[in-house]
Amino acid sequence: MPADARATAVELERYWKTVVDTIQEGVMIVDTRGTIVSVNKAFEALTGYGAGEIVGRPCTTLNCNSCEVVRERDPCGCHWCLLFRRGELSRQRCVLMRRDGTYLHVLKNASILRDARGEVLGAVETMTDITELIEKESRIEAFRRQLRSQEAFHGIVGASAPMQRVFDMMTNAARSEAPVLILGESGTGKELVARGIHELGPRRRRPYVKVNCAALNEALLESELFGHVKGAFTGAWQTRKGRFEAAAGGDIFLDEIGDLPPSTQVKLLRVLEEKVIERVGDNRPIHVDVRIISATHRDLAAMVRRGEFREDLYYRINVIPVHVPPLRERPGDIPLLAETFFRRIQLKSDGRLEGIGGAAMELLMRYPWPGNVRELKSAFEYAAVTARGPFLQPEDFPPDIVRWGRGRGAAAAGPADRRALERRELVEALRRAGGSRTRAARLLGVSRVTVWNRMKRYGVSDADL
Ligand SMILES: Nc1ncnc2c1ncn2[C@@H]1O[C@H](COP(=O)(O)OP(=O)(O)OP(=O)(O)O)[C@@H](O)[C@H]1O
Repeated sequence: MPADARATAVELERYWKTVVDTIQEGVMIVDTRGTIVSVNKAFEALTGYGAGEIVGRPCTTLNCNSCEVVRERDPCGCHWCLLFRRGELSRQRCVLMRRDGTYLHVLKNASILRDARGEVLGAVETMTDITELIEKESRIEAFRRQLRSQEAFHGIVGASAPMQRVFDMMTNAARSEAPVLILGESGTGKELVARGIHELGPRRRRPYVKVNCAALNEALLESELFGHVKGAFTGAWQTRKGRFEAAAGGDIFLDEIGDLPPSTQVKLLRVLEEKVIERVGDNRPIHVDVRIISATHRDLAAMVRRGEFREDLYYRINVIPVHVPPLRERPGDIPLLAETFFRRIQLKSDGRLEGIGGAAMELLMRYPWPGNVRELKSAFEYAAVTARGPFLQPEDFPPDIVRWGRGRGAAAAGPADRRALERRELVEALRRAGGSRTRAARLLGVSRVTVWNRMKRYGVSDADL
């Protein structure tokens, strides 16, 4: 280092050393040639370089990806770094290389230093470690990506293995023309599944007509399904097409088929066997080309055994059964569904709501959800009204859920047991997946990032498998 540069360095050193050694940000001072003149303790900790070895070396040693330098240095040997031309740099994100070759994400501020006469002495740079922020951002981005792609299928949110099987079944059912029967408890999403099958199939550009078989009495239901002719019954002022005719070329979704009255069961059987309908009050057969998708939350097989549902019709409608599992059998989907419903209420909250608190999420994960996804969705609609703080708390959810949490929930496994259980499940899933994080994530019904995080949290490595 030339003598005049050394003198400058000593001068600068006196001003800042004591102060900057106490702060969290890394600080580095360079002279006009870009030679590092001084660094503080935080700089040493961040970069791994001791002051003794880095002082006197060029700042390019740090390999900063955002530094802009002029290729040809000025003859005077200065102003080769664009910072000296601009005067300062504010909140620049960049990546440096540590002494051990690993990368460090920092937020950099820089400014040139002048002496009393206005002569440029050098520059000072501060750097804040933003590795954690970058990791968080990438986790959020991964979460967003997954939500957009594989975790929602035709509007059906679910990444668990049971839901992936439902999605596979839907795809297969859509390719066939055979009748589909969707079975599952109330609120599990059967209606979404039916619509998804329609959207996936070759009839997607033709009508999709939904009829709720439980909503109408026998006479009205028959007229609704098959239509009627003028004068067929009191009040039948004119001839009206039924829903089967309206669905021509498309799909008809018969919801709550377990509630179909016996006489309508016979008529539906005829539609399936002969592909014809008769309007009420008329015996002329009308050909219909409609694929039937039906659904029920009832145990149809048991109803057949009890003689409440026709066996021949049961076999006709049940060519492709699709079972939609209750929410309690796929707890891995709860955080994903909760986030989805939370975002919906958040959009309407004028920025009032920021997230789901940890205790609330824990309660949602443990609650057995007898009303399935519908109940979870309504729980968020309820919380939207009652929430007091920006983060949802257990008390913000409906009283039944809160009471359950205080009662049985409190008696359930403690946090330590849960951690042990979660670790065991993780190791087991990774073993079954042959070490693949992606497959283990599918088995557990969580995202790949969550698998990584849990591996880190529980200290699980490939050696444990
Ligand atoms: N996997 C899911 N992803 C997103 N929303 C869902 C999901 N499952 C259900 N829902 C929502 O929950 C509510 C109930 O779903 P749906 O009506 O499809 O249930 P269902 O099984 O047909 O119930 P029911 O037997 O009572 O008719 C709807 O608002 C639906 O949008």
